[in-house]
Amino acid sequence: CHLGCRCEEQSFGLFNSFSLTRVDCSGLGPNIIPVSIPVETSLLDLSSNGIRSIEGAVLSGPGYTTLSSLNLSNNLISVMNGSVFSKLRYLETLDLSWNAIKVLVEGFSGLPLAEVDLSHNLIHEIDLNVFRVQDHGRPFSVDLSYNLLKSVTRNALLSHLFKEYGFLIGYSSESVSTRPSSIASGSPARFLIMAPAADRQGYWGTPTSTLDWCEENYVVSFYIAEFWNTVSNLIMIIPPIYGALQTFKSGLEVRYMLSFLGLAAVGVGSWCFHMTLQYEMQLLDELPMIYSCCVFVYCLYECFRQENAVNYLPIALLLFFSITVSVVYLQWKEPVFHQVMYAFLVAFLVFRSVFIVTWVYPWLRALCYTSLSVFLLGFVLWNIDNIVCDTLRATRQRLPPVVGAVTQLHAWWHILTGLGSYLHILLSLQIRTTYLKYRPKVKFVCGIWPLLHIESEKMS
Ligand SMILES: CCCCCCCC/C=C\CCCCCCCC(=O)N[C@@H](CO)[C@H](O)/C=C/CCCCCCCCCCCCC
Ligand SMILES: [Ca+2]
Ligand SMILES: [Zn+2]
Repeated sequence: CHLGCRCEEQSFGLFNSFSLTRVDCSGLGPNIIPVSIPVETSLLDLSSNGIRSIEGAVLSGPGYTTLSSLNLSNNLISVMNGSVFSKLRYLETLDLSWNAIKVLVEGFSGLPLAEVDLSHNLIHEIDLNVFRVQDHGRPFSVDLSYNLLKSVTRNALLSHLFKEYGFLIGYSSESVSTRPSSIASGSPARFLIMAPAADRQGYWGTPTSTLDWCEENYVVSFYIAEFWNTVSNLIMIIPPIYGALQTFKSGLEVRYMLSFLGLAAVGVGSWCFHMTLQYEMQLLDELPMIYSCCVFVYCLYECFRQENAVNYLPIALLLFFSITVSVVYLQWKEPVFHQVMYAFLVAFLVFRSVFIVTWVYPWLRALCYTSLSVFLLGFVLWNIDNIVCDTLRATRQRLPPVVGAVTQLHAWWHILTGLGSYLHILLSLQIRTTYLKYRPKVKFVCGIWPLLHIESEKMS
């Protein structure tokens, strides 16, 4: 028996005339291969070894010709070439689950396989020839659950397999006991087990929104479609309400109270949208983003004017902009249109605030650049969430639920843009109150949360 492995011989038949060996070489590290195994080995366990690849004639030698079961699960294999199994002429069960397989090159042609477990890998595409195994008259089952097969690929794959090879399709959530009964009825059946879609059905029904973010729907709660994307809105709701009350109490201009309330309204709309994924709620999230940003633009544009003066031209222009964007967006339900319009407003705020802290109040630079960097970091995460959603979803499958929640990057976007926007209102308020000769000061509640404190005495 190979050093470190555990070999167990079992005898069968009259006078124990027939023996088969089980070889357990799991948990020994990647240098375990190539491993020599006794002749007449029936089962070889190479799981949990950190093996990165299997190449060439590693799986050959006297013991391999009789092997009927090979376990390669829990390794780090990324590319799998089916031809490495070509010497295993009696291989019936092959476990390749929990690896990092992205591509399957060549199939297992000619092998008498009955069961191949390819679940929990990173397969996004599959060559149909993989399934051309030896027709031995017994059922053949392939488990492809928890991979990255896109629904388009998945559907094409299913219909093709069904037509060409008569595969029966099962889902990994179905109980294993349902398999034999489906098989029993006809001629040799082939089985393909696919992952259930990551999204589930829930209380608010099928999503009607034009956007459905990366977070898996109805996984945490039956009543909340995207749980983490929903609760993360609290940061956009509670602190701004407090800010609005404080602005009111300090007798500051109404536009700053409207800024805080606008941010809170976005938070409430966004809560409703992510909870339901319904189109009407999406509008409740996205349109207030435009309106509240217009209020921010007005505040920053008008920050060097007389107290309580109202300038109707910018108000009219911003109203015209808001109404046009709303009307166009209601007709042309293109999310990119909304995003570009919103980005225009944010760009104005960025340039104007950088201009003010560069040329007028340089001591406010720290607050300005903190707000800007927090907001932009949120934007970076928002993009990553959209671009590598498949990988994030696959990663979450491998992590415990609460740790997985940290990878909900759209929720981080809420937290960071919520904080960035809040800091922006504080900056805007501080610019304004400094200009009006109040004595503004940013204070930290419990040493963490920033608030603007206005002293009652005005400077002379
Ligand atoms: C100096 C710092 C500027 C800070 C500007 C703050 C402006 C804040 C205005 C309103 C608050 C909104 C807070 C964001 C809420 C997000 C809610 C949400 O997730 N909504 C989505 C639906 O769930 C919605 O579909 C998402 C839209 C995302 C649009 C992304 C566009 C980002 C554009 C950023 C461009 C930066 C440009 C910088 C140029 C120098
Ligand atoms: Ca989703
Ligand atoms: Zn959102």
